[in-house]
Amino acid sequence: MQPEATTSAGAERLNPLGCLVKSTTDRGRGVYASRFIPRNTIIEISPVLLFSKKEYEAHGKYTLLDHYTFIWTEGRMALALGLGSLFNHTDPPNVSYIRDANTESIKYVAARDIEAGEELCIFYGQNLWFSPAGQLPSNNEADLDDGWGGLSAVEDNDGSTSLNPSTMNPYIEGDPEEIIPEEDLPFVRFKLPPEEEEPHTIRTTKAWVVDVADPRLITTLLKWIKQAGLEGPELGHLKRIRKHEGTTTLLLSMAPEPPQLPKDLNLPDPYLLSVPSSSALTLPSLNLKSELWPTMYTPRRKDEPEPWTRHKLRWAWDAMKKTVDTAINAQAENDELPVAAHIPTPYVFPGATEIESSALSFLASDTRRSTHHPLRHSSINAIRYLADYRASQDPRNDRLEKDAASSESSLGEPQNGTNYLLTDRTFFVTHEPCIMCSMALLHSRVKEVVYLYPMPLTGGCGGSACLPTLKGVNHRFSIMQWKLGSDYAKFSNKTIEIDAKTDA
Ligand SMILES: C[S@@+](CC[C@H](N)C(=O)[O-])C[C@H]1O[C@@H](n2cnc3c(N)ncnc32)[C@H](O)[C@@H]1O
Repeated sequence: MQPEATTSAGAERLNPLGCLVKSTTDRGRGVYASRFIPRNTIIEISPVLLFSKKEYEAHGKYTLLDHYTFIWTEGRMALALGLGSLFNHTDPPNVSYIRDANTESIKYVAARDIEAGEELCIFYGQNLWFSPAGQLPSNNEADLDDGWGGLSAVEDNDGSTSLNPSTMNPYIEGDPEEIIPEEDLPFVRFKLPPEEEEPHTIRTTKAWVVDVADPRLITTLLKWIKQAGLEGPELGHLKRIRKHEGTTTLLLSMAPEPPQLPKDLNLPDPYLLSVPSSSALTLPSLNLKSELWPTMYTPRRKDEPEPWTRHKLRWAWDAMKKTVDTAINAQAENDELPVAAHIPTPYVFPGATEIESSALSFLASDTRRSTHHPLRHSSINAIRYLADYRASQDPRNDRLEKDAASSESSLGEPQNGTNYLLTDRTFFVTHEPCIMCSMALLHSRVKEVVYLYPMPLTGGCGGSACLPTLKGVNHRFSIMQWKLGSDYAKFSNKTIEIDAKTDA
């Protein structure tokens, strides 16, 4: 039993996780949890100060720093800044640490669930230079230095060792650029049916056309169409001329009234005809639509499944883990439903240096209970956070206020497309989004949705309905379900399943 620790004055909540530094009677200062910390939570990322071997041998080892430095790479010694140097030793520890040579930092991660008030301790190794308080000193001759200055509890950034292999990112090890075969992916991709249109679903509209018996008049008529301003974009998905059973017909306009044709050409009266109201996305649709009127063919990019590298899976796993942890925390700390959504910073290839500065990540839990608001689902909350952030960054908001004050707006309407919130973004969510949330995702033009728990009774991504496959919707997104129960789905030892009838 360790003696009671006292909090240093002004040392409260020293990092974003609210860790405290307290003084103990037998081991100096230590780091303490001020609240429950679930396993695998990142507690602290400490940058390190590096000393060359020469510098350490000549000076460092004769100073107080010797209690704090540890072996880094290439014979250098490292001093962790931030809280990193204040974790005391224990065996077994409740905190593991991961050195990252690339960022010259060390990441401290909860090795198990940690209760509020517990001291956060790491494992220094077997060869201690002090008698550990509260534990018997090790007399075991076989307990040798591990050759790393006793850093055997460290996980290097290549993931070679880990205190907690079962819940660590399983994509850390191995060639980051290797493309993972479809059957080995940690999720199942939903195959959306091709966007073909059946005869009864083709939407049509009425357009004025005229039969032209003398094909030599066509050129004159095309010029006249231009001069008469009948080249509007509403007909851009259709061809102008149809040759059908020996008759040439010209498309004129969609105006309510028939156009006044040049009298000298002696043409018959125009008449209304049903024509497709949009271009054809697939070849079968093209054939069907062209039976009504020759239609433009605008195939979408072929829906080939995107290859996933190990590096990208590493990103996705971390993103899903963060989502799960948020759901667990929301329940543990605020008694919310354990549902969370996450819009991570978009994936970047290894070696890519620039991340779009506007592409921040957004994380939200369900807040229906605390706000007594039935629509505060986690997906809606996450989209709203992003939207609020966008709005706060948009200079037009300031200008609009000023313009409103001067009652003379110089601003036009926002360009079409500029308000899509999730273009090219991957959306992670613990539970399959309900129909309302799926529609919000669709309206936001999300690229793909990845969820962990299917909601067969309420889900809008394949559960009770599949929103992106509905007729008439103007955007499709990919859907992936993480393979529950697989080795790749061990994000936590806590379960976050919710009632199947609940909307997520
Ligand atoms: C990296 S520092 C940890 C922070 C230190 N307690 C302080 O107040 O600055 C390492 C030193 O803490 C003390 N220490 C760490 N763990 C200990 C333990 N289990 N028992 C006794 N002393 C410990 C030892 O003096 C050790 O040299």
